[in-house]
Amino acid sequence: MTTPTLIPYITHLKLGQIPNNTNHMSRHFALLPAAGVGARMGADFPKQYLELAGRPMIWHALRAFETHAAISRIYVVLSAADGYWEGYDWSGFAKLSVLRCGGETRAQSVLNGLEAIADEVAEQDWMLVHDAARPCLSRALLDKLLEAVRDDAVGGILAAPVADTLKREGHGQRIRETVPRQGLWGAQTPQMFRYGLLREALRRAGAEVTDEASAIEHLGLSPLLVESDASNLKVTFPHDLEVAGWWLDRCSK
Ligand SMILES: Nc1ccn([C@@H]2O[C@H](COP(=O)(O)OP(=O)(O)OP(=O)(O)O)[C@@H](O)[C@H]2O)c(=O)n1
Ligand SMILES: C[C@](O)(CO)[C@H](O)COP(=O)(O)O
Repeated sequence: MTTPTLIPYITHLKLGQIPNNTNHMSRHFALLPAAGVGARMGADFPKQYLELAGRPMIWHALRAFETHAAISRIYVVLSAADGYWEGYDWSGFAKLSVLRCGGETRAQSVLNGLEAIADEVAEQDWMLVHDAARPCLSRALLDKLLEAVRDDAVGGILAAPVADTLKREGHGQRIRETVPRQGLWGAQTPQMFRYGLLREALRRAGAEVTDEASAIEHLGLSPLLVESDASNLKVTFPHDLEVAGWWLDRCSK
């Protein structure tokens, strides 16, 4: 059911109007979907628990938000069947709340998490949704997103302009066509939207959208692209883990 106050809000946004009082003391919350199984990684257990620089991979993404003063709380969405989380010491994370409401898809996990915190977050508070599989999020990139989106009426995402020439596959893994890359960006996370708008967008979009911005776009809105870089990679395939380790080592120097 659409929150009545949201319909005029969305209409305003579509007209390019920024409703007033949207930035009064809005807090910032992180939500990390971490209920995946890591099938493409091919490990014996979910990739968010693979060791990276001496810690479970998810530790690094959580740390980026725990150490940032602008973030009020961190919600991590786990599978109800996750038997790994309890095996680690999370006592160093004062802001952390665990939500065992993961869904069949990433979008469902995020929406389940948003529904679960409805009594703790206000409609106009900012949600920063970040993949647990992006362990190298730097303070500089997080600051850049927070600053760029802070007064934005819609919200925005970290993303990187596509550098490679893109090919669409045809039959037998052969090239069917080249896809023009002008104006193409690779979406990353965090993706930063106001709680009420994001929850409504995901309720309407269904479980198959692959990022939060897609759901916002389905409302007819255009999130801001905030330029990121290759350091904010998503650990998806086995070789990505070594690359992530290199970035973490480089950034720790
Ligand atoms: N049902 C799901 C699927 C994914 N995720 C989370 O969404 C993030 C990005 O998803 P992805 O990289 O695809 O992780 P997996 O789904 O685990 O990987 P795969 O698709 O290879 O199984 C990850 O932190 C993952 O844990 C989630 O919370 N719930
Ligand atoms: C959200 C995301 O990281 C943006 O690129 C991506 O869509 C996640 O996709 P996945 O297949 O769930 O990893």
